[in-house]
Amino acid sequence: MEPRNFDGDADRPRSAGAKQTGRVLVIGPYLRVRAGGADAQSESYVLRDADARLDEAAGLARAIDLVIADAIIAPISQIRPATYIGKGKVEEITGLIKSLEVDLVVMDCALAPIQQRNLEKEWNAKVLDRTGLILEIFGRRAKTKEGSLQVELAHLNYQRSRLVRSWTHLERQRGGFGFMGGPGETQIEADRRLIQERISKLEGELKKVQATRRLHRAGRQRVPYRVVALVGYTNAGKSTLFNRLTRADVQAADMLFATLDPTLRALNLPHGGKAMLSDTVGFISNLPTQLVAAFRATLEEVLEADVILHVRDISHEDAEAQQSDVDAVLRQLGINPDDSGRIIEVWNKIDRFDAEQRDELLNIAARRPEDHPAMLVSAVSGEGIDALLAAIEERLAAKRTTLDLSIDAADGAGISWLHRNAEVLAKELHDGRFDMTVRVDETKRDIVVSRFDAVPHLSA
Ligand SMILES: Nc1nc2c(ncn2[C@@H]2O[C@H](COP(=O)(O)OP(=O)(O)OP(=O)(O)O)[C@@H](O)[C@H]2O)c(=O)[nH]1
Repeated sequence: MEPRNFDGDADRPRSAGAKQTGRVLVIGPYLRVRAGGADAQSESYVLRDADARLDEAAGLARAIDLVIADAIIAPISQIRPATYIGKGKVEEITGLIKSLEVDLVVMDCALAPIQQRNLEKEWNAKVLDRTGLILEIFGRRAKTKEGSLQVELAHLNYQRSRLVRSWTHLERQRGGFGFMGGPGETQIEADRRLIQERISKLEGELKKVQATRRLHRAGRQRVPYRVVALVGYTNAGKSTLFNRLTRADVQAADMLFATLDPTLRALNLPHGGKAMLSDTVGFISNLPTQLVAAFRATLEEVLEADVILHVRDISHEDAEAQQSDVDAVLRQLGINPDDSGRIIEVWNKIDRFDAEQRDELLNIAARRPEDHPAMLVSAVSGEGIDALLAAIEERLAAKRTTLDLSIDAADGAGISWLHRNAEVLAKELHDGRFDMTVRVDETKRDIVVSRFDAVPHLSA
């Protein structure tokens, strides 16, 4: 066991308003991995050293205002079926739990239900595994009705699978000892039925909420807004960039998962065009597949986005591993992370580098293929934001047509239609007529051509 003094969090005053829900001991029961080995979790985990993994787990615990009494790494060489970690470690931790007076233990791994129960019994404390912790975080961060419903549904599905698995386990054990039935059986069945009823009810409610959402989206599609979506590892700076780009006062907190549900705002492009910018849930490593599935609908804006900004905290020591985690989640959602026509990499937090390091970063960025640029920005200082907006505009323009037309200056209705439905790139008054250059979606091209006799724009 390697105790680590975890930045004195237990004694530090928490930020005003933060609710203290309990003292927690965070345990990283990490398998000793030989080079090239895998610890049965996600591959990228092998890239991370145990300290960084433990820090991340502690960060997740802090995200729901838990007071971290201590965080320790418990290296293991094999997973024990009964308690995940070995007997000696279980006992050592029992002592630690008593001396630290904690009532919750976070195990940064996926525990089988029986392991969770055995540990809770041994330690006389509640035990949360990684999925349980993530579900707690999602639950607290859900802002919309849809988000809350999805979290509750994911939670119930998680519980149901645990009941089913533990039930199978008990049955096998009983069979082995020659017992039939026994106490607990009816309770489990009753629990399962209750959970199933609640799941069906929630699914019904969710369908209704999603239908409303689809209506809203259909409404938005009638205006020529394209969607730009922000994705990125949790804490990469998405909300801060979202605010910077839209100048909206949306909550940005130094917390994981400050945003769960997509938030949409208008994004003003340099030449007067508009797009919708959507902020999404922060991705994290090892996001259980069942959760990705549960949040697919919440991530619909990302699926449909014309341009996806992949925001990266380039100052983070795990920046590379975080990138592969985000790419993996994108793939799970059916998005090709190498689609350079759609994805722009945004290297955020460059204000954290000195001049020399920035030059080095610029060099690395300059060596990237031309169609795969990286935009260097600081969402906090605003540096690089104009260039980023120009890159977004250019990427969106690639999917649009530019047309020239001439319109009577007295045709107020026609001019206002053009302003609503097209991006007006140039407008000059000549002899009572406006000569205009406009950019429109492919879907609007034919209307503009027939209504205004527009012709394809000939660039100089
Ligand atoms: N120095 C520096 N800090 C930044 C920058 N952008 C964001 N931050 C900080 O990084 C932390 C996380 O920022 P958020 O915008 O909440 O991150 P997020 O990606 O939305 O996080 P989730 O909601 O958890 O996914 C906050 O403390 C921000 O102030 C930046 O450009 N420079």
